[in-house]
Amino acid sequence: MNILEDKWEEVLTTVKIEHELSQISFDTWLKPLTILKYDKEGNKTYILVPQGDMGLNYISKKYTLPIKVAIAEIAGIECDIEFILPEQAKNIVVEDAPKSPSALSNDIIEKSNLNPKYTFDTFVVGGNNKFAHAASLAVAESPGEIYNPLFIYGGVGLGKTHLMHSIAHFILEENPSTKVLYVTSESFTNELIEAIRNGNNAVMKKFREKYRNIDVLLIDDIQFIIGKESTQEEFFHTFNDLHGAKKQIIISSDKPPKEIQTLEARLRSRFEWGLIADISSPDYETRMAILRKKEEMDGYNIDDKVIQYIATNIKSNIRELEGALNKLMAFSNLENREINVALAEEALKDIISPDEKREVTPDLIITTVAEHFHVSETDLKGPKRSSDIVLPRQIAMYLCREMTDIPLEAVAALMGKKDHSTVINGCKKITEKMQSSESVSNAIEIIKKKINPG
Ligand SMILES: Nc1ncnc2c1ncn2[C@@H]1O[C@H](COP(=O)(O)OP(=O)(O)OP(=O)(O)O)[C@@H](O)[C@H]1O
Repeated sequence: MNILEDKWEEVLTTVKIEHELSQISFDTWLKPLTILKYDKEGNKTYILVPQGDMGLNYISKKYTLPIKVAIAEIAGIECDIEFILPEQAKNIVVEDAPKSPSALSNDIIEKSNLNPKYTFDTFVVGGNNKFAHAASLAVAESPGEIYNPLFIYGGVGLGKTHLMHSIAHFILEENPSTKVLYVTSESFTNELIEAIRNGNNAVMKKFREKYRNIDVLLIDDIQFIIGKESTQEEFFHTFNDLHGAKKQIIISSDKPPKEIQTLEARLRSRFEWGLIADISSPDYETRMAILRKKEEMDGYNIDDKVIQYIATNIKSNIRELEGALNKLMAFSNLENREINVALAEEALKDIISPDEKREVTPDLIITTVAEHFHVSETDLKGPKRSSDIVLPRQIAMYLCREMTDIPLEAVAALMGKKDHSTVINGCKKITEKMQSSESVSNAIEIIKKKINPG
C-alpha cells in the first residue's frame, strides 16, 4: 500500500471536516471513493467512483479541489486527480501494469504489431490446445528450420491469435533484431488494394519490400483473403519468396487448408508443406484454468462457485468466457454489490440463457467491434468524435440493428446516445460506406463471422 492509500480515509475525513459536510453527504459522495492508482511519473491520482456517470460529474465539479488540497495536507503529495468509473478502471490499471507479460520494449512490440499480453506465460495449456501449443513453441525455438509454415486452425475466439503472438514474443526475446511482423489478412488485403489502386510502381514496390524483407511473417485469419483473387496471387508470391529464403511463416485460419473451398490448389499444397495444428473448444478444467489466470492477472479475487458458474455455462468461446468475467466485475463495481452466483446470474443473463441457446447480444457485438478496431468499449459508447472511434461506433450500431431485434431506442441508450436519430444516421452511413469502401465491407464481413461463426 502506498502512502496515499494508507492515508486515504484521513484525506476524506479532512474534506468532511473542513467543508462541514453532513454525514449523509459524506456517506453518499466521499465514502465510496477509493484510490485506483497513484501514478508517480505522471503525478496523478486516479480515484474510482462507483456512483456512475452522474456521481462522477457531480463529484468532480464539487470535490476536485477540496480533495487535492487534503491530499497535499495529509499525504504531502501535490498531484492532479482524475475520477474514473469502474468500467474505465481496467484501462488505467492495465496501462500501469507493473510488468507486462512481455519482456520486449514497447517500440519492438509496436513495430511487430503485437499485443503485449499475448505471451506463452499467459497462455493456459489444456487438452484442446496442447498440440498447437507444443508446435508453436517448437517453431518459436527454431524459426524457419523445422515446421514451415506452421498452420494453426480452430473456431472463433479459441486462442489462435494469442498463440501466434506468443511465438513472436518468444523469438524477439531471444533475438530482438529479428524482423517479425504480425498482420491480419484483412490489413494485408487492404494494403494491397491501396497499392493496386494507387497504380504507382513505387507504392507496390514498398508493399512488396515490407512483406518480403522480414524473417518471420505471421498472418492471421487467412480465410479472409481466400476468394479474393489478386490477394491470393500476391500472397502466393510473398509466401514463395519468404519460404525460399527459409523465413518462418505462421498462418491461422478457421478451417484446415483442405476444407477451405476457394483456396487455390497451389496455395493449399504449400500450406500443407509444414505442420498443421488445430485448437478445439476447451474442456471444463481448461475453462476454469483460463478464468483463474485472468482473475490472477487482473488482480481479482472471486469465489470459486462464481468461476464454476461461468465455466459451466460458457463453453465454446474463450473471448466470451473472458467477456463474462469483465462484465461481472463492471456490474459489481457499478452497483457496488458483492460478487456471488446470484449476481453472476443477473449480470450475465444476456450471455447465459437458460436453454443454452447462443444468442447474439449487443454486448457481444460491442466487445467484438472494440477488439477488432483496437478501441476501448468505453470510447465506443462515449462522446469522442475522432474518426478512429466514429467508424467503429457506427459499425456497432449497424450490427446491433442487423443482427439483433433490439429497438432503435435501446441501441441508442447502449451506445450512450440520447437520440435514436444518431443510430439511424450511423446505420445509413455504414450502408453507404459498404458500397463505396471495400475495407469497410471487409471489416463488417469479418466482424460478423467473429460474432456469429455459424
Ligand atoms: N489458452 C488460453 N489461455 C489464456 N487465454 C486464452 C487462451 N485461449 C484464448 N485466450 C484468450 O481468449 C481471447 C480470444 O483469443 P484469440 O483472439 O487468440 O482467439 P482467435 O482464435 O484468434 O479468435 P478469432 O478467430 O476470432 O480471430 C483472447 O483474449 C485470448 O487471450
